[in-house]
Amino acid sequence: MDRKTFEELFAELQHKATGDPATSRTAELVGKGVHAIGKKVVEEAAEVWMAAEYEGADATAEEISQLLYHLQVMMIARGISLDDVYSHL
Ligand SMILES: N=c1c2ncn([C@@H]3O[C@H](COP(=O)(O)OP(=O)(O)OP(=O)(O)O)[C@@H](O)[C@H]3O)c2ncn1[C@@H]1O[C@H](COP(=O)(O)O)[C@@H](O)[C@H]1O
Repeated sequence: MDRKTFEELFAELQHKATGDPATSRTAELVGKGVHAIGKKVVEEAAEVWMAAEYEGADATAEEISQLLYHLQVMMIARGISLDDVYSHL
């Protein structure tokens, strides 16, 4: 399995965002913009909720990973850094 931390994924996505939308989901989403990314954030958040209520821990963890991915894509689209977010934690 291709494991990575939250910080490692963010660094990878920053690089991918300026890549080819035909081969990078991240570049495709950033190109579509905040409105399209926002819809994915809401969709993935709902999937986390449903998985937590009706599915197992593994399925829920997978949905959470997809939510975290889309939140990072939103951060990159809006030029928000990890430190910008961490400063509020
Ligand atoms: N971690 C992720 C990741 N999590 C979720 N997703 C995307 O989110 C989708 C999951 O959402 P859905 O279940 O709604 O899938 P879907 O219905 O096909 O999505 P839609 O096309 O309908 O929006 C997946 O199919 C991926 O496209 C991710 N896409 C990429 N990454 C990682 O991001 C990095 C860069 O990826 P690329 O930009 O594609 O190179 C790599 O390390 C990837 O592993």
